[in-house]
Parts: sequence; structure tokens; C-alpha cells
Amino acid sequence: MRTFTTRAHGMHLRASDFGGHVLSWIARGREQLFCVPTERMAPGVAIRGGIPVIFPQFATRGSGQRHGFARLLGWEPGMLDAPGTRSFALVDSAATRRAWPHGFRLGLEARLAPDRLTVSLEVRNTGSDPFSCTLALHTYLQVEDAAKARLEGLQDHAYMDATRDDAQGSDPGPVTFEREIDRLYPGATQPLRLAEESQLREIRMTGFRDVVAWNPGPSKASAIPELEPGDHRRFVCVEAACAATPLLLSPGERWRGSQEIVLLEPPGNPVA
Ligand SMILES: O=P(O)(O)OC[C@H]1O[C@@H](O)[C@H](O)[C@@H](O)[C@@H]1O
Repeated sequence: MRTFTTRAHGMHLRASDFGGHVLSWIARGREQLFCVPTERMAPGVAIRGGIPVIFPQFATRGSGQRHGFARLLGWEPGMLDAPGTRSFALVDSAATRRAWPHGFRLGLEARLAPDRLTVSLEVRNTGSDPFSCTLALHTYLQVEDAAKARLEGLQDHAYMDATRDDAQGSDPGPVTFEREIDRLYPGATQPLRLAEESQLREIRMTGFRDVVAWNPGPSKASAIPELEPGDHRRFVCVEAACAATPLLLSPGERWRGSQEIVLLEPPGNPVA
């Protein structure tokens, strides 16, 4: 695994060619993404934290590998990235075709702009047959205390609850992360806000159709070997996804989506 860094607008970004994975984004003097330290990463094992790229299968929605293979492969780093940008590409190989018999090119670009990180994912069908896939940017946002974080913008939006066999539900209040949560919100394309006492972030998506809100809670977290006790309270996952309905791409067709995380001023903390 090789890591690549870039700085712009007083911010710092670090990414890895393993998984085409954004590992760290430091802005306003604090780490915005949760990620386990390098010593808790094992070769060939998905990195726990940062922004894993999920492709060509979201979770267990298909007969392939859980969350796909893109997060487990070495990507090609971009050679001509401008300052503040890091990009990676992954194309099909004999190994990917054994798992999923299609020609594809994935492109990932992470770009810093004042007070924001924009991560774009592009999928191209380079084969001669149509294919369908599900995918996501599985963003781990670092929080001071997941039990106190509030995700706003999904009020009354129907969701499928993966902790209850995808039972349908909806909630009149903000999404909270006090216990295990694993919800897929189909068609949730509106901007969301992640509110904490000391920080307010807006999460905007283009191209992606669904949002997933996930935190393993204490019991499931204890079964994740890379996490230390209490780590589950240090992140909430707000994932930009196309998961409820697969994307269908014809030969030569391209899909592009982005997730943008914008740092806003929390209420009561106006810019001087
Ligand atoms: O442990 P993994 O494979 O990284 O998956 C983490 C979680 O990822 C989320 O996207 C899924 O909705 C959860 O069901 C899953 O547990």
C-alpha cells in the first residue's frame, strides 16, 4: 500500500492506492474522517475507516463478495493530479473477471476546495455487454461522540432497516447513532446536515441515489477486530450509494456521482 498526500486551502488529504481509498482529511485543524491507524491495517484486508469504495456490490445485495472487491485491490494513482487533488483508477483484470465477468473502469477523485472535500466516483462499462452494479462511498465521518451526533434531512423519509431484514420504517426526527443503526434511504438525494456541539457539516450528493446511515453499535463493533473498545462512538457512516436499485450500464456508458462534505459554522459560533 502506498499513501499519497496533498495540501490546499489550509487542509491536508491523505489517500492510499489500496482501495483507491481516502484515509484522512484534516480541515480547520481537526481530522474529519475516522480511520484506524496504520498498525491496525492488515495486508489484503479492507481498511476500516476513511472512505472505502464499494463496488460492484453493496453489502450482500447480490451473489458476489460482500461490499465488492474494489476496496481490496491496488488502484493506479493519477500521475497528473493538481495540488489539492488525488485520483486513482481501477480497471478490470483476470482476477476481477473471475469474480465478476465484466469490463469496467473506475475513477476516483478527491478534491479539496475551501472548507470542503469533494469525492467523485466514475464507473465506465468498457466491455461489450451491459452490466448492473451497486456501489457506494462508505464515508466514515469522525465525530466527538456518535451518541450525540444528529443527522438532519432524512425526517419522514422511508428507509429499509438492515438490522430487521430490511423492514420499512420512517422517523419524524433526525437520525441518531446512540445504538446500532443500519438504514438504507432510497431516493435520498437532498443535502444532509451532521450536527454536533462543536461542528456542523453538510453532506451533498450528485449522481448517487440513496443514503446509508450506519454505526455498528457496541456489540457488533466488538466483533470488528480492527476497532478498539469505544471506537464505534468516534464515527458515523453517511454513505452515498446506489444500492436500492442497481445501476445498469450499456457498453461504453458512464455513470458519475459525487459526495461533497462542507464545513459550516455551527449555530452559536458565527464567523467573527
Ligand atoms: O464490515 P463491512 O463489510 O465494512 O461493512 C460495514 C457495514 O457497511 C454498511 O454499508 C452496511 O449497511 C452494513 O450492513 C455493514 O455492516
